[in-house]
Amino acid sequence: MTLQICVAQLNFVVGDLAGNARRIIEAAQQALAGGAQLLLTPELALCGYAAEDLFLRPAFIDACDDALNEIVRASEGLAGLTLVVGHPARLTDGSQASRRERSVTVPDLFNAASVIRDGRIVHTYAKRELPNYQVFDERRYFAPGDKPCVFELQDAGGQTVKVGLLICEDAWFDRPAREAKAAGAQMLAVINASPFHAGKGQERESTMRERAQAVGLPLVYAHLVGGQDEIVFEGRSFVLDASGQLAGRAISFEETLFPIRFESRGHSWLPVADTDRPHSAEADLWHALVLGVRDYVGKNGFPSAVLGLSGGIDSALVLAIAVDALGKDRVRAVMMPSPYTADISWIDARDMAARLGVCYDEIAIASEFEAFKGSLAPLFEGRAEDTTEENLQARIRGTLLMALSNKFGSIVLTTGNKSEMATGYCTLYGDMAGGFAVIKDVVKTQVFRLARWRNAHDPYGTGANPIPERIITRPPSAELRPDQRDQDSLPEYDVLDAIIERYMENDRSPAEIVAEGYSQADVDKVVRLIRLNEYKRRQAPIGIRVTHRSFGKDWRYPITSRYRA
Ligand SMILES: Nc1ncnc2c1ncn2[C@@H]1O[C@H](COP(=O)(O)OP(=O)(O)OC[C@H]2O[C@@H]([n+]3cccc(C(=O)O)c3)[C@H](O)[C@@H]2O)[C@@H](O)[C@H]1O
Ligand SMILES: Nc1ncnc2c1ncn2[C@@H]1O[C@H](COP(=O)(O)OP(=O)(O)OP(=O)(O)O)[C@@H](O)[C@H]1O
Ligand SMILES: NC(=O)CC[C@H](N)C(=O)O
Repeated sequence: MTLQICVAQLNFVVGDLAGNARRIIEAAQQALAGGAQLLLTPELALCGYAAEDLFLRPAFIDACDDALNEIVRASEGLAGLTLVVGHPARLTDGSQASRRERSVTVPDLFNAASVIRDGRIVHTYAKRELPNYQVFDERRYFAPGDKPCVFELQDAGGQTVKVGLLICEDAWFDRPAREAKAAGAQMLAVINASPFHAGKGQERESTMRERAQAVGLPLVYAHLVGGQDEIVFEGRSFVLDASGQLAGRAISFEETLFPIRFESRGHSWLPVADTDRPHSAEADLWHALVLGVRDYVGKNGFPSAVLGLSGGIDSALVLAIAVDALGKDRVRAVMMPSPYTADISWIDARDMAARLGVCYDEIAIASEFEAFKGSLAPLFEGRAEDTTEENLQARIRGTLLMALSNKFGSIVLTTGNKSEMATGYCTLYGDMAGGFAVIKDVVKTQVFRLARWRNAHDPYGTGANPIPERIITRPPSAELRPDQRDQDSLPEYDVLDAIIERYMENDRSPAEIVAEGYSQADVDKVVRLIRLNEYKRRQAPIGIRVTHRSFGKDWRYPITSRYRA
């Protein structure tokens, strides 16, 4: 006896209710044609994850209900197939009073999944464990469910199978799986929206292994793929057998309908599926950045992207990511030399643009720089040049890039890395001006590693070795004054990044970091810069989260604060 399950590892779009419903119906038709008895869609597939405060709008929930009804109607023509669809569901206790009359902080929704077949909803399960840490805010919108959900299916030979349904965070806790087993489940189906960060894939698989082992049941992990604002979902759905061993894994960072066959062994079920090998850490990171750019640009309707190409490593890396994400014909690079731009910066910028075949322009900014200084000269009389003039150059470039954005509809990709975002080594309304900050969660030492990795690999066939070697080997400089080096004002990048990782990502205290061997002076300087530059980060564009703590939704510090440690 065999049971066939199909995981719809698809890239849903937040708020595209009709489009998402259509994709679920198409996936169901394909799954049925392929012999499946069960189609699993990811968490909140119908409305997309994360719909955030759209969940507070009654009309949005009405529209979700309408889209769900479309799927229910379509299931009449899908005899033999059961669908599990993630969607928001209103509480059924009649407490649908207007939010204006009640406190808006009382959630009146469930994060739910409905089991649908033959034109009706057979069960609706409400997620029991609601994550409220890192990027998650589920308790703002949802009330927790309190019951397990076990539904029955017939396999190809008519044998009954009992499936315990869980939603993402449920499976990171013990109780929901145990109660599903106690209610008769013979396997667990977990539908998910679990954002990518470095190392998350392994963490997820090992947590699910513990879960499967704890209850002695096979577990299907059905996952989302795609970028949504700052978050990327990596796909990589999988299935474990009852001993927690991996029995199959879907491709990462791509859509797929992932088929899993379960063979009956008495009362238990043995999963069989193809297994895709996981990528290296650098490859994962690269794919996450590419998907993040592709989906942000694509889902927000930009025809193309533009960026300032300086001959330095950050803009070089962003250009390579953008070309992998969008193709060379949708990316434009602009070199904007100032009086401090070294010859090698021009040469390397031209070289890189030619290697990738992107549209490349040069706009000298010396005359604008002189004009600004001339206008300010009477007011600045008697004052020495300082960062004011450095920032003017960055702001002229920002203005030119935004003009190109306005004229051609291209989004400006900013190029600041996490080390710069941490320390404020960037200019407001200058190099921070733009729509999407591609590498804002990638520290500088990782920028170098990624550049080397990309030169050695060509994952999207856009050309090997796109970054001229000298861009990687020359000392980083903002080129905003003569002979400037980043290390004139910042500690060496390996020290800087280590302190950022400890203080910002892992909440270590300055004393603990010093105890690990970092100098008091370096730690004090970096911590002070991180604290002082909160105001800049609040004005920065969003960018792709690739660590377990980025300067985004999972970093909410006060700007006005007297706390110093
Ligand atoms: N708490 C607060 N709340 C709101 N606004 C606050 C503020 N504190 C200062 N400000 C404002 O911010 C201004 C200072 O910020 P901003 O104008 O950006 O300038 P600032 O941070 O003073 O200078 C930019 C620094 O970034 C370096 N840089 C620039 C460009 C590129 C790169 C690179 O290598 O990538 C490096 C540059 O060498 C310089 O050290 C102040 O004049 C004030 O108006
Ligand atoms: N000459 C230039 N032409 C075009 N864009 C520039 C130029 N100089 C700076 N920029 C833009 O401003 C960003 C900030 O770069 P800056 O040179 O100040 O230091 P950086 O952070 O080391 O970046 P990079 O490594 O790309 O040079 C660059 O990444 C680039 O997008
Ligand atoms: N959507 C969720 O419930 C996700 C929570 C979970 N721990 C994860 O990131 O995998």
